[in-house]
Amino acid sequence: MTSAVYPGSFDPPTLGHLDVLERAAALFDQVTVAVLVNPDKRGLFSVEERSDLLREATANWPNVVVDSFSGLLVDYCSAHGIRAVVKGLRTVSDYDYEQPMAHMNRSLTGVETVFLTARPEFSFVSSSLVKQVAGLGGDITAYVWPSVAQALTTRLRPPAG
Ligand SMILES: Cc1cn(CCC(=O)O)c2ccccc12
Repeated sequence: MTSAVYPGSFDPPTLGHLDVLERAAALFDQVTVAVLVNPDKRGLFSVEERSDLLREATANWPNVVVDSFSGLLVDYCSAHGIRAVVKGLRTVSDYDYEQPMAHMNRSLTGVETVFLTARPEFSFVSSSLVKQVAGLGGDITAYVWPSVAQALTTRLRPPAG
């Protein structure tokens, strides 16, 4: 069985992430979406909230599991028998950021990184931009699924009073 891990902050997850995940799930026997636990960076949503949002969106994909991890990604891979990391690429700058980590991971334990290019319609979508637009009342329903949009509205624009 060939397993892969799709790691990220997913704060929040977007339709761009989901597109990469769906395509990865068609390539591997199992894909684990691994939400990064970063104690140094408090996100808008907790790791549990991000994980729940991802679980809801992937409930009907039998070979996708959601987990969280902290520390070295290659250690998570070794502990779970995973030999491939999946990363989505939107732009050249994504590649510039991901390339050194891909080389380091292969150098450390032989884990390979598989890059999937984002669909053009998501090439400009980032979690931070989605949060920024949502916080200013913009319509982000083209970039996230409904429960993420609802969570953003509730968290960023609570009803007055
Ligand atoms: C939202 C988003 C972020 N990135 C970069 C890194 C990450 O996956 O968080 C993407 C790559 C492909 C498709 C969408 C995305």
